[in-house]
Amino acid sequence: MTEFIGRGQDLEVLQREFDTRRASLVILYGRKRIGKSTLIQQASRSRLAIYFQATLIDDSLNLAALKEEISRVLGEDPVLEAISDWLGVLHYVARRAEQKKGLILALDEFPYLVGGNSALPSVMQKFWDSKVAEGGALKIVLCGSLISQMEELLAERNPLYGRKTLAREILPMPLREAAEFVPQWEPAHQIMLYSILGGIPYYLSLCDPPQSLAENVERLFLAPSAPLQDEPEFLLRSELNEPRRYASITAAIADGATKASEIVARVPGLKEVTQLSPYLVRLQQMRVIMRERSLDADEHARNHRYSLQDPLFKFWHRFIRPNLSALARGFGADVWVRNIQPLLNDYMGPAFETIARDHLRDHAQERFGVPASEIGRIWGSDFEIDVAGRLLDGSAVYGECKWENSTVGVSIRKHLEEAIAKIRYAEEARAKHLVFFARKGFSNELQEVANVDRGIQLIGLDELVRRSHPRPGGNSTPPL
Ligand SMILES: Nc1ncnc2c1ncn2[C@@H]1O[C@H](COP(=O)(O)OP(=O)(O)OP(=O)(O)O)[C@@H](O)[C@H]1O
Repeated sequence: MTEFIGRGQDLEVLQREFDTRRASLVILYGRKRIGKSTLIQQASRSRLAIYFQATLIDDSLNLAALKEEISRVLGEDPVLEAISDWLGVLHYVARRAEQKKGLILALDEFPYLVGGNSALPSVMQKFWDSKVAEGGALKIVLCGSLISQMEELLAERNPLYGRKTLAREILPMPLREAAEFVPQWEPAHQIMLYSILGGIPYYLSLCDPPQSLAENVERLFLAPSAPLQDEPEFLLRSELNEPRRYASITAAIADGATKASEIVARVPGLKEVTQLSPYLVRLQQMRVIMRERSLDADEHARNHRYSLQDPLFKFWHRFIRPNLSALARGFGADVWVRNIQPLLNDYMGPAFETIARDHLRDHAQERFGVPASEIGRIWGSDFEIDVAGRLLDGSAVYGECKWENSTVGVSIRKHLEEAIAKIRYAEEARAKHLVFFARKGFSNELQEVANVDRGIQLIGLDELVRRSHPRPGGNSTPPL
């Protein structure tokens, strides 16, 4: 098993909750493979914990399996064996938690349990309101990947509304944590891997660091029966009721439809934008797609555009979907050489911009001494600013990113200043920071300019993936 990586903040929040003296009802959710179970297990290490993973079987079978797990952790007990309902089991666990002076009960895939027994949220409410757990020894964690159903649990109409003591969505890992799955790789390859798999720990854990990026891509996507060859379709099928409709919508967006009207025109069976809206909302909830507005535009302007957000979906639609027939016939190696490798730098351009924006969102404090209030981009009819935003002190940030094979010179600054002159955004800002991101670093001339001008920051790849401890074995990335 891979060693546990990252998740510092999530762990801290959970452990703080487990340390409180009151009873806890934690709702933890996040898309499939995001690492919820691993996180709960890590957070409850060195504590007494019952971790139960529900499945799609009948309610009575899930309850029986939970009782078995309780017996395994707490020891066999005829009292437990005689209990045949959820409320009884919850009361039993609460009593044992008091005796043991602390116990975590984690019910993973809670929506499966509710699917088999729709009364379960009311049972939990009844249990909670009976104040049996008030002593604070019992910590209940309800966990699930069906995000819509977990959010439903928190909704006002649901019996559990207002009872939770903590609700937390588990998000994809940031680049710096993801890079730790392939610690000996050079930063460019770590960033490329992140732009292909995203921050989903399960996908990252499938990587074999001694192998090259190409070998990993071939094994994960291109070989016959490769584990991620159908992953986006699998995800849609496992989370949603109309996977075909969702798949058509993501395909339309991947193929360049950015406005709702353009998407409707490409998806069979849809006629009106209003019909499309619920699907778009759900896909945004799952962070498969995102809706963006140029920061310069009026908030109510109708110039939003949709794009794929999830890196795996982006990579799959760009390189796997068009080649599925060749892959099925065993031509994975040829697909890599002819159809993927020559286009990877082109793919990385926008992916690198996303990484730059994420970096400023997460690390503005460390760079500028003040957090960011908004980071996005600005576009007009004849220009685009890759990175733009404001910091909490009212200053403005603008940036440009270059995933090119050569160092970046002073002309990049002129180019960015020309674009800034065309916009109205943050005209009143007191200060302006310019930030440049480059794969191959910066010319001496630009470095000298940045040494003198404190309003300019140059960021190389090493800084983006910088980790707290050095890479074991130094730079020993296998060739691409
Ligand atoms: N923090 C982590 N560090 C290292 N590996 C991790 C981490 N989190 C998850 N993984 C890897 O990802 C795999 C999937 O994680 P996990 O089963 O926890 O996800 P999940 O969100 O519960 O998934 P699902 O909803 O599909 O059941 C784990 O088996 C583990 O290999």
